[in-house]
Amino acid sequence: MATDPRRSVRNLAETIHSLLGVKAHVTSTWVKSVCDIIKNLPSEVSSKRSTPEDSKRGLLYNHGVDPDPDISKIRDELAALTSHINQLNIQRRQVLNEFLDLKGNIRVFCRIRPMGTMENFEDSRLAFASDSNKVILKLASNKSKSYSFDKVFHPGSSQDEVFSEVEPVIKSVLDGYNACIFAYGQTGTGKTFTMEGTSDSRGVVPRTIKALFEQAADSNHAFFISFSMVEIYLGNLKDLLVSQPTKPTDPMPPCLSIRTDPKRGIEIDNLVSIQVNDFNQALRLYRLGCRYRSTASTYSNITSSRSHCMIRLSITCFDAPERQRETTKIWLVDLGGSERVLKTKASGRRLDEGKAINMSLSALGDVINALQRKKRHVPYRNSKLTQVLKDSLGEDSKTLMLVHVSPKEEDLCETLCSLNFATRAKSIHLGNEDSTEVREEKQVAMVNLQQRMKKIEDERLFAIRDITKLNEKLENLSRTTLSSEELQASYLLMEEAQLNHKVTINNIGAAATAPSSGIPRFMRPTVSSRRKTGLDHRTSEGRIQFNTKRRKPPSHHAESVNFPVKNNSVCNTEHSISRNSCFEGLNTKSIADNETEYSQDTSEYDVKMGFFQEQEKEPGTSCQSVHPIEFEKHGNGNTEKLSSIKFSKVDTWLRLHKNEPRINGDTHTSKRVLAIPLPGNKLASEERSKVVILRDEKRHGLTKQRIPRADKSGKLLDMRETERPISEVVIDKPMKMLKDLFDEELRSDYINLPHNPYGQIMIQKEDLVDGSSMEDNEGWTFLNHDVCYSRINHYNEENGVTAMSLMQEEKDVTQWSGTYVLKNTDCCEFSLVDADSNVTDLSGDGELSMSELEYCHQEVPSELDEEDRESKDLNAPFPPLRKGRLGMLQLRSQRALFMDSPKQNNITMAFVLPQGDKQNTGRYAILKQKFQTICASALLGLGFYDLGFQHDFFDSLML
Ligand SMILES: Nc1ncnc2c1ncn2[C@@H]1O[C@H](COP(=O)(O)OP(=O)(O)OP(=O)(O)O)[C@@H](O)[C@H]1O
Repeated sequence: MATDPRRSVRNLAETIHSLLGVKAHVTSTWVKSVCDIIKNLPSEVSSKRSTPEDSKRGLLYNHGVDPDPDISKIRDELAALTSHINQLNIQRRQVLNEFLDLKGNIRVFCRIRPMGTMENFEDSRLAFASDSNKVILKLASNKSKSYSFDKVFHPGSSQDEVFSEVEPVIKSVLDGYNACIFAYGQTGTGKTFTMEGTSDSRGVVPRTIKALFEQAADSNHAFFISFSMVEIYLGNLKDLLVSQPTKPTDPMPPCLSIRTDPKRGIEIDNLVSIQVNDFNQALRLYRLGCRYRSTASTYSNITSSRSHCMIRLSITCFDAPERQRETTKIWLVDLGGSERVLKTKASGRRLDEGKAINMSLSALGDVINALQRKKRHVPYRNSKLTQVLKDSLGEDSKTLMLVHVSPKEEDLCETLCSLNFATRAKSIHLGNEDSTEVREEKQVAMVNLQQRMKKIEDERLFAIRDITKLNEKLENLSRTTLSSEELQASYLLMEEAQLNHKVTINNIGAAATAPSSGIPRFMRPTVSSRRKTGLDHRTSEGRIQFNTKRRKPPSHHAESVNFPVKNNSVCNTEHSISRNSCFEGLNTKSIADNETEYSQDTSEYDVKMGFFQEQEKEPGTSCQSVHPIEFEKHGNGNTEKLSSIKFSKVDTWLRLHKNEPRINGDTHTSKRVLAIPLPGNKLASEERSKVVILRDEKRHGLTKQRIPRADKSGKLLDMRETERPISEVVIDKPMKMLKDLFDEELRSDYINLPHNPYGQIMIQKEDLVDGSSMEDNEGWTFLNHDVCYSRINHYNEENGVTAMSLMQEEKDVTQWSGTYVLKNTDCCEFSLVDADSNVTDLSGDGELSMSELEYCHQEVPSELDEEDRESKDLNAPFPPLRKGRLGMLQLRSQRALFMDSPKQNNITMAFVLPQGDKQNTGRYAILKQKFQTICASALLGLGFYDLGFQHDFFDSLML
């Protein structure tokens, strides 16, 4: 702060202006700086005022007393006007809410779809809008039915017109009400068009987000907006901001469950909710979510939504005690289209989807019906849709239903159903049970409220005009009487008067009692900033005291949950549906009808990283400069920077997936295919033969870990004490593992270096016979990852070590077997036991140090990449292997073989151990396809079919 009083005052306006510019980022600093300025101001001014020059000019300033009575009077008037405007703002809000309440908690609009270019216009005589409130439905040549709604949009209505009706609800959300806007109607009638729109004409969702930001910016409160997107597909909640599995190895996203939070109302556990600082950020998330929506081509619509898509915007404001709630939300819902199965000719999955949509729409109808009849029990719990919308459909919220109808005659039945449904919903607020008198009274009351609103608006305009005039007057007076420094001070007062015209009466009251009430209103710290800076721990009436520790800076606030699952009670029938049950239905379906577009082939990692990078790259899109998107968990309110959260959350995510029930999916490029639930312990009783013992060694920590060893008969020889639990290692480098997992499909068979083993499966095999192995020219042996095993015995050790024995039949009916213990480790050591030998430790004592691994790495010929291998003559004999050296290979198809392992993600590596020249004459002689055929046959022979694998699993192996 300036120490020289003259300079301080001279620069005051400039300083404050610049401070205002950065207010959003450095609120506490801003408050402190402004307080300092103000603290110094009176003494500076008074010291200046007491100068002899001032006395000569007759300017007798005595602690805030204006030298000119006119100026003093004007200032008083300005203060009174400012206060008046604040009161008018409050009144306007109250009247608007009363009006909306009278209009109804649910307002219903009807939109008639225009005829498509390919459609026969002869059919378009069915529904038409007679005026802005009525739809006439032609039932027969001389019979018609009329329905009235709050507004009817004819086929030529623009997206602008539709949105103009939606906009008032946004104001209510900022005022502290929950809201829900949903598009309802028959399939193919334009719900998605209305909600999503096109690039040329944006729909309700992008417009609402934009308006929300604009109105929040106009307000003098700080709002924090977070974005979430879910869909209800086949009765299950899916987070659309989390990618869906596209590979068998991808972790399945958890089923989301719904709970009731006493403070926040209905909450979805573990829903990704991302704070957005501007419209562009939210739009990018919205687009991302749209990519993951379940859509499919149907008889009625080539891009039919097969789910209910729900966007949630949560708005939090800490410094507006007059708001009903600290956090409000608005749901924007594109409901799945109601459809008649006979007409849509749906079968298979399409049929299931249609049924699920119809069922939840029916549940929605029941809820609306119960609300209409004011029943004591409203059956919210009958569907996920109504559970989620529970606190946005009731009395204390604003709901808009946009019912969509087709203009076609052939859709008469569906149109009638839709219009009847909408009329039923509309009657909640119009109150069919009300007598005509009551309705008339309501109409009168609404007209009165509209008049009052107009009056308030007029008064506000007058007051603002008066303030402008007074300011001009003050300016003129000041010019004649005040020095330039004083002029600046008076300008500031004017600004204050203008700025304050939106301040609420509650704030005024609070400010009057505040210690800094002598300072201009806009310079005072907000409730939120006081809390953050620890200046204020008081609570407003009836409000919960804020814990400054719990609070994070406003610009970093996000109100919801990050993606990891807190508890895995996915089988809770009341609140959630288990993953098994989620996909049970799917598993029984033929793959032929599996055409639903679930997601693009983008991993969660890719999506999140891509998005954040995009965020960082894009300049100037955020009104609050660069704010990394952050996540917060509900409840504890912990806020962490994205950089740290991102990793820790993915860590948790992986860990949780390891613990979840095993569901595996198969993938066909961009389409998700059937998920295959696997029985848990079916393989656990498999015969244990020889065991390769793995040792775990943390890559960086180099903590040596003792591992179990086994004898020939497969009995564990040694269960030496481990230095740390094996499970610790499993999650040691999750991000890397995840990344490699996603990258895995992109890579094919190449040597993986020991220092980079995450997410790769490497197997040590004792005997590699022709056709099942390949060697590099350094004598390393690599197992072709797509090689097939005629038999796999797979079982798990209690301590998390996964053991597996592999057997393969060859041309000469030679059978070999080897047993491996696979462990989820960053870096493994192992020894091998085979049928004919004792335990063979790689480094003599069964342990392998990191240095050895590094050494091995150096020995691995780097030029042996995929291309090299492809260019090799596959039939050429490989040079002999060097004994005792390590090689690695990456498994891809084999991963599928381990799908029944509860630690399938744990199977990360093993090493290929060359076993002498005799056995090291292997070559890559058998074609891939042959191996795959053998593999599939072998699996069939093993009875994997009985374990829950279906045809599609085997089909995928054959691909
Ligand atoms: N008002 C409109 N103006 C122009 N085209 C429209 C309009 N309404 C719908 N359409 C077009 O009609 C087709 C079907 O619309 P849309 O996919 O939005 O239907 P829907 O009700 O969402 O269907 P579903 O329930 O099957 O998802 C789209 O091609 C869309 O562009």
